[in-house]
This record gives sequence, C-alpha cells and structure tokens, in this order.
Amino acid sequence: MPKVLVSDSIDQVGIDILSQVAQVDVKTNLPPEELTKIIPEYDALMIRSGTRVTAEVIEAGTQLKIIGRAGVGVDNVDVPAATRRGILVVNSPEGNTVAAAEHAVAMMLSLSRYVPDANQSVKAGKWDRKSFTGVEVYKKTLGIVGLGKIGSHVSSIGRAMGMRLLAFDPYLSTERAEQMGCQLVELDFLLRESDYITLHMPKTPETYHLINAEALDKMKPTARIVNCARGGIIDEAALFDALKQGKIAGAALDVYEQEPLQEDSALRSLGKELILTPHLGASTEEAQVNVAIDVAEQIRDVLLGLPARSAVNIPGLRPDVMEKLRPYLQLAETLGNLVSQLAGGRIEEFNIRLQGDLATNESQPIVIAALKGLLSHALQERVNYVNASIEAKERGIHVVETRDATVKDYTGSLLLTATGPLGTHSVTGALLGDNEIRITSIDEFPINVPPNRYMLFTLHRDMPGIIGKIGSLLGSFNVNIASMQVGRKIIRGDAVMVLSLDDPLPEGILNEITKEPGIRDAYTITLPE
Ligand SMILES: NC(=O)c1ccc[n+]([C@@H]2O[C@H](COP(=O)([O-])OP(=O)(O)OC[C@H]3O[C@@H](n4cnc5c(N)ncnc54)[C@H](O)[C@@H]3O)[C@@H](O)[C@H]2O)c1
Ligand SMILES: O=C(O)CC[C@@H](O)C(=O)O
Repeated sequence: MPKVLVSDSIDQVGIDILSQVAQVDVKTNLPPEELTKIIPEYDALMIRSGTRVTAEVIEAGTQLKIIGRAGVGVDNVDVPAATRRGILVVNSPEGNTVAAAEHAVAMMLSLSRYVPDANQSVKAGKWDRKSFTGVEVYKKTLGIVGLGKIGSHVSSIGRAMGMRLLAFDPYLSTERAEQMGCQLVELDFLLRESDYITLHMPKTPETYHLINAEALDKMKPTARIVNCARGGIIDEAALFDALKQGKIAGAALDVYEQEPLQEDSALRSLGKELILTPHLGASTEEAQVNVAIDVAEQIRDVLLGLPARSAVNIPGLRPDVMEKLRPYLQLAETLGNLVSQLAGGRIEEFNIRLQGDLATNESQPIVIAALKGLLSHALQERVNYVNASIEAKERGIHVVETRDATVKDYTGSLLLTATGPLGTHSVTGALLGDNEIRITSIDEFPINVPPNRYMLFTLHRDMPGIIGKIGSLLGSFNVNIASMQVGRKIIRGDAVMVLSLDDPLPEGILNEITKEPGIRDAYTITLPE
C-alpha cells in the first residue's frame, strides 16, 4: 500500500479520502531535519502553509510522486525542484476564495468599528463607548488591488455595502473590471482616492513591497489598508512608521513577511489602529473541507495512476504522451510568458500558431501550455493546465488557434502573437536536437537564442555604435551581459537586439536606454527560474 504523509493539520474528510488507497500518517509540526529524514518512506505529501518543502526535502523524497497543497499558494514548495524530479505539485485554486474574501471584509469592518479592541475592553470589565466611535463604509471608496477570484468576490460584497469601487490590476481589461462594477485605475490614483484599500494579488518580484513608505505617503490620513494576500506585499517597517505617525488611520494584516510573526515584532506594540490575525484567511470549516477534498482526491487519483485535475507544474497526461510532449510544453509556456511581457501584460488578443510537426490535433496540451505561460506572470501558481483556458476566457482574452503543417524551418515550431497595452508582439520558438529551447524570432526578426531568466530586447535602427552604447550603459549600472545577438531583415534597416543578463535590470535604466538615439523601443523580461 502506498504511504501518504500529512504534515499540516487538514480536515478529516481529506484523511478519509486518502485512507481509501493509502496508509496515512499525520505528523504535524515536524522540524525540517525530521521531515527530510522520514520523507524517503512516502509516496505522497499533503501540506498546508506550515510545511516548507525545500529542494533538500524533495531530493530526499526518492519515492515521492505528488505533493498536495491544501490551499492556493505553493510558495512554501520548491516547485522547480519538484518539476525537475517529475513530482506533481497540486493545489486547490478556488477552495478558499470565499473564506479569504470574507476575512478581508471582516478586517475592513473590524477596523472601521474597532471591534477587537472594544471586545477586549468590555471583557476587561470596562464600559467605554467614547474610545470606540467608528466610521461607516457606506458611500466610501474601496480600492481593490488585484481583481482576481478573491478581489472579485470582495468587490461584490463592497458593492452590496454601497461602496464606490476602484481597482488596480495590470493584467485585467477595463471591460472585465467594469463587469464587476469597478473602475480600473492606476495604482497612484487608487492610493490617493481610496478610503479602504484591500490587497488581493500574488507575491511576485513586482508586488514585493509594492506598499512601501512612498505608497503609504500617497494615502489619505483617514485611509485603512487590509492585507489578506501575502506577507511582503506591504513593507512592515514602513507600515509601522505610517501608523505610528498617523499618516494613515488603520491597517489589518493576516499575512506577514515572516510567519509566524516574530514575538518581538514592533507591530505587536501598536494600538487599535492595527488588527493582526494569524493567517486565518482560509480558516473556515467550509474552506478547509473544500481544499481537503480537492487535494486529497487528486493525491488518491495519482496514486491510482489517474491524472490530477489541478497540477501546478505538470499536466495530467498519460506518462507516454507526457514524455513526448514535455519539452514542447516547456517551450510553449516560456514563449507564452515572454510574449505576454512584451505586449504589456493586459492581453486582449492571443494567437497561437502550431507549425510543422506540431500542427496536429494531439498538440492541444501545447496550446494550453502557451495560455498557462501567457497568464502565469499575472496569476503565478493559480493558473494551471486545467483552468488556463477558463481563466483566459474570464479575462476577456480573445484566443485564436491556427495550425500550419507547411512551415518546415524546424521539425515543429510555435508562433505566438499577443496584443496588449504595448502593442502587438510575436515570438517564435522551436526545440533543437537535444530538446533545448530556442527563441527563433521576435516580432518577425530572425534570432536564435536560448531563453534566460533576465532578458532585454530592443527595437532599434541598425547603425554603427549602437550595440556598444547599450553595452556601456548596462555596464555603468553594473549589469553583466551573458550574451547578445542582433536580428535584422535588411542591413541598416530596423533590427532587434536580444541581451541575456546575469542580473535583473535596475529601475529607471529602461528609460535611459530608450533615450539613446536610434533606439525605438526596449523591453525587459523576467522568466521563471
Ligand atoms: N490569507 C489567506 O489565507 C489567503 C487565502 C487564499 C488566498 N490568499 C492569497 O490571496 C491572493 C489572491 O488570490 P486569488 O485566488 O484571488 O488569486 P487570482 O490569481 O485569482 O487573482 C490575483 C489577481 O492579481 C492580479 N495581479 C497580478 N499581479 C498584480 C500586480 N502587480 N498588481 C495588481 N494586481 C496584480 C492578477 O491579474 C489577478 O487578477 C494571493 O496572494 C493568494 O495567495 C490568501
Ligand atoms: O491556511 C492555509 O493553509 C493558507 C491559506 C492560503 O494562504 C492559501 O494560499 O491557500
């Protein structure tokens, strides 16, 4: 019988499902070295947010076939390490949406009426009504940052409470936001206008410390902010200062830069202007049943040799089909991610062209992988091989799929074209003999470069000296160039330059590059590791 380790507390309904096919051991609060020691015995691991599944744990898990996260975020799992070992990582992208949204609203109302402090005061034997005069949310402006599943649910509750709704989401169309009764605005406007701000986006390099001292300075002195998304999106030190100095009226946090929150965190010393909960967003009976069923069923199915329905890293395909398609799925995801960044993220139209040997009906998973790549910059681990098409549809992206078997440059190639705020951009890619990914054209300019974590693309006039200028400019910002290639159609016409960089591009440098004579446009790209 296979063995499953459950290392965080999950609802009994999940244990019952797993017990149908496996021996289930529940061992919570394991120190990391103990987990690494016992993991070789197990075929599956089921966790919540408490267990850190590091590359070391994955390396030690020689029998592991699947890691199930009873919840959405897989930021506590080293997913690339699992993928390298062929271990499925599954989650429950929607099981706790309502719970998290309701917790954010509860925080907003508690902040407005000082419910936690008033309760403590009465329990301490007092009858103090004066200290707890609150404010109403009716007719106030609610700024939602990240209008995905949870943000949308918060918007419908906000609307029902008579609030004016603003939203900032760089990956969502104005039409989709309007359908939810929200006015899509820039972040600056939202920060300045909102009485309440609630955060519902993933933690990414882009959103890390998005709410810093500068952002807090822009908020009204009467504004209140709620973070039930991920720790690190708000700079906690800056928030402490802003609350202490009365720059904003209040904040409520469910998530922290470090969890559990350090015992000596300065945040614990603040008064009724700050409400803290211990990552309770998903802690409802209903959500815990939903996520436990969602994930336990997937672990059970995989142990029975069936596909998983919500795999974050590998689609649920038959192993032989998967073996053949795996390099193409990687190609499609990488190109999808790249073209979405070139087009500016908020994609309106997406064209997927399967060429050469890929122009068959068996290539459908490649189309899905391209969509997953397209959305992954915005949605991170919440987009998977199952929901990618639905997510694209719900975001109003017009997807066109074509096949052309006559293109013979490579055995099979993929041409992706996306239209977004930065215009229409295209990228072609193929696999070399040893399944190495190559980007073979950008905006129809022929190139031949492997994808890299950090890349810079320029569209420029092909003229002497331009490459040297960009090289020196990057050097002056201490950015090391790993490789460089130019693609052009005619000599001294337009050209693209593709630079693979060892370091991310520092802020402001893109502006400097576009100011150089001859440079028409420049784009910076970050691909997953
Ligand atoms: N506190 C909890 O217990 C709890 C429970 C569930 C989810 N969460 C967290 O809540 C957050 C939202 O989850 P969801 O299920 O709604 O995700 P989702 O993927 O459905 O929505 C996320 C939204 O954020 C947007 N986004 C991406 N980058 C952005 C940026 N830079 N600025 C603004 N918006 C951006 C995306 O376009 C998307 O619309 C996640 O961080 C998730 O991990 C927390
Ligand atoms: O309670 C949990 O397991 C964390 C929930 C939440 O942060 C998630 O990512 O699903």
